[in-house]
Order: sequence, then structure tokens, then C-alpha cells
Amino acid sequence: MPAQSLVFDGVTKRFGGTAVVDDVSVAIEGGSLVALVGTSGSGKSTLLKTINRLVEPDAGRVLIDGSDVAEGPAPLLRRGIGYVFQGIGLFPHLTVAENVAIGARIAGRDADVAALLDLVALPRAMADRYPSALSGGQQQRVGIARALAPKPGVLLLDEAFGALDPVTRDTLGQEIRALHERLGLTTILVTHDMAEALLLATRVLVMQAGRIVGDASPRDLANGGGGEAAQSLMAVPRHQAERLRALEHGG
Ligand SMILES: Nc1ncnc2c1ncn2[C@@H]1O[C@H](COP(=O)(O)OP(=O)(O)OP(=O)(O)O)[C@@H](O)[C@H]1O
Repeated sequence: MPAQSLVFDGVTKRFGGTAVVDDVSVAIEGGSLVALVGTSGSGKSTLLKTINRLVEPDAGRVLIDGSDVAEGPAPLLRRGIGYVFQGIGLFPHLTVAENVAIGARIAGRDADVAALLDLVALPRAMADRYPSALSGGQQQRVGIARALAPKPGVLLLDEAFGALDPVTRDTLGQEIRALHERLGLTTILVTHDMAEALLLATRVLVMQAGRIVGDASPRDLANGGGGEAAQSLMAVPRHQAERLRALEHGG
């Protein structure tokens, strides 16, 4: 099955009179790995949640493969959309295997837990452990396995690696990219971290005050493109790279 396209068509969401997402229109090709970046409060999570209807827009539509997500029951929609967020919310009284299979079980189906653990590089022997006996990175892998269990076409990651140490974060990021490619997903990744966006995504959208103010490839961004807001976010990774280079040269 070809990867699913995603369209935001004039999407607006207001909270208390403020447009937190303000008339966003953008088309995302199936198979893209899009990073949504921007300063805190710019509306990234709110926009992301209009895809799986955790947020219902006040105006506009979201289309997956041309179908309006507002049509039909939200639980059915969510079965086709993997969702991973920071502090993944595993059920503490369920084992790893039960956590991974919960979505499928609610839908009246079985999940191939062993295959899913393999997919996210967790030893099968962990299936019977409880979340409290796992590291943060391992818990996040369980969350990813759970999100992938219903074989979604779209994967949403909301600061999914936020609470992890940089090495685990980097490893999981690379693994998500590999899974994205292998499973033919359309993936949207919300992140504060411009370096992460540049290294993982095929396209970077920059949000500011509810609007998309930058839309560029990582290569364009690295070469100074994407507009002013994007370049101000580029300052951090650029500065870090310069300082590392200076260290290498004994500075
Ligand atoms: N349910 C809500 N009720 C009222 N205001 C909300 C609600 N959800 C979000 N907001 C406000 O909307 C704005 C955008 O929030 P959002 O979480 O989308 O931003 P963000 O870019 O993802 O931020 P961060 O990077 O800090 O997570 C913020 O000012 C937030 O306080």
C-alpha cells in the first residue's frame, strides 16, 4: 500500500480567543518524515493533535489520503495513526507484552508481541516485565511498539524522545527513521531540537504563533534557507558545531 498523504486545509484552533493554530494549510506527501519545530507555545502539539482528533479544529479540515479525519468515529481513525508522546503513559500494572497488545486487544485482535519487540530492538525476555523495571529508553521503545501494533499508516511523535539522555535519544531517532522507511509510514515529529529535526527529517516545518513560517529541506536549512524564523532556530546547532570545531583545533 502506498504511504498515506496528509493535508492541513485552513486549520484553525482557538483557546480563549487566541488562535493557537492559525489558518494552517500544508500538504504532506505520503512517505515524508516531517519535523515540526518552533519555540515553546508556537502551536506544534496542537496542530499535531488535530490529525488524530485529540484536538478538534474550529475551522478547516485535516485529510488523510483525501479523507476528512472528522468523518467517522475517532477511535477507528486512531487505530490507523500511531501516537507516541513524552512520558509515554504505559499502564504500570500491565506487563510489557500486555502494554504492547492493549490497542489490538481493545479492537478484538491479537498482536504479534514478539515481532513488535524485535522491531523496536527490545529483548523478547522483557515481555513479562512491568514498566517500572525498564529504563526510560526501554519504556519509550515499548511505547513505540504499542503505537506500531495496529500497523498504522501515519506515525505521530510528540517530543517522544524528550526525557531521554542524548545517546539514547540519538539511537532511538535513527531507529525511528529506519522504521519509518521500512514500514512505509508518513511520520510527523514534533521537536524542540533543530539538530534532531535536521538529522532525521526529510522536510522541516517551522511554526511561530500558530502559523507555518518556514518550510524547507534540511539541506536548504543548512545552507541558510527556510526564512528568518528557521535560521534563528538554526543558530543553536550552528553555534554548537562551531564550538566543537574550535575545540578540535585546540581553541
Ligand atoms: N487545552 C488547552 N486549553 C487552553 N490553552 C491551550 C490548550 N492546549 C494548548 N494551549 C495553549 O496553546 C498554545 C500552544 O500550545 P502547544 O502545546 O500547541 O505548543 P507547542 O508549540 O507544542 O509548545 P511546547 O513546545 O512547549 O510543547 C500554548 O500557549 C498553550 O498554553
